[in-house]
Amino acid sequence: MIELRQLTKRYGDRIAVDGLSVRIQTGMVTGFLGPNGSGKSTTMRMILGLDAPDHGAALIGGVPYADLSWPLRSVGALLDAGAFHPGRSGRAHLTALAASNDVPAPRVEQVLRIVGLSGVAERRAGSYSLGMRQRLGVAVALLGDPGVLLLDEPVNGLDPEGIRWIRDLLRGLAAEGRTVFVSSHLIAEMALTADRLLIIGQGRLLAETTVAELAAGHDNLEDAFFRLTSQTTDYRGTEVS
Ligand SMILES: Nc1ncnc2c1ncn2[C@@H]1O[C@H](COP(=O)(O)OP(=O)(O)OP(=O)(O)O)[C@@H](O)[C@H]1O
Repeated sequence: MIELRQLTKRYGDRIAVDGLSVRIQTGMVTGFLGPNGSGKSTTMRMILGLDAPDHGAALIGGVPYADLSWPLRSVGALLDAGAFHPGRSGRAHLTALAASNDVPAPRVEQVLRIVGLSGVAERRAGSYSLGMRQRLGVAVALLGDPGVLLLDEPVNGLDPEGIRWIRDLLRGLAAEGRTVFVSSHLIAEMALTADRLLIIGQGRLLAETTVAELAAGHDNLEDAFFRLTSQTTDYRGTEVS
């Protein structure tokens, strides 16, 4: 389980995450939704100890990320799919990470199979398509067989087959009893993937809900989402007549 306690982050006079308190439960996919700039990535970075909160805490299984003995074996994360050495093969990248995190070597072949990259594992990762890079990023997240998975916009840039693959994978991982926390600004995609939704705007929690609860009383899910977040969007175009 992930617990956020009054999590707060400022950049200068701008508040990116504003007193976020919530529990992200095991055994389900929790969708983290909000408009651009609403604080999703900053929240995920704080959970992973990559940014320090100004106030409050983010705990994984009761402890901050920095206190985990083998982080990769507790939490798997996909933040930036391009974060690997372009000259190394996919297999070499995973093998190096496995060795430095005390993960048994055979796990590399397992995760390559799970993400469907076994056939291209010897190719330079720099030559991978966006979808293949995303799959390699997921392989890294799964390498330590962690109980908690964090994915920031994992379907960005993927084709429909890739999107369906990620969706089925996340649902399967949650069904195995893991905590799956996935951010998106696409309500329609989250409606197909997430059991629960956390919706934020300007760093604040706007709703902790389910797809059915959110949609109730509205013509469609998109309208419900826009109504909830409309006061918190920073940039909005004007209509063209
Ligand atoms: N390193 C930084 N320095 C200054 N401001 C930042 C920094 N990182 C984020 N911000 C600001 O904090 C706010 C939240 O940004 P964040 O990237 O967390 O939002 P997001 O919901 O992930 O957005 P998106 O959907 O566009 O990725 C924004 O106003 C952003 O400009």
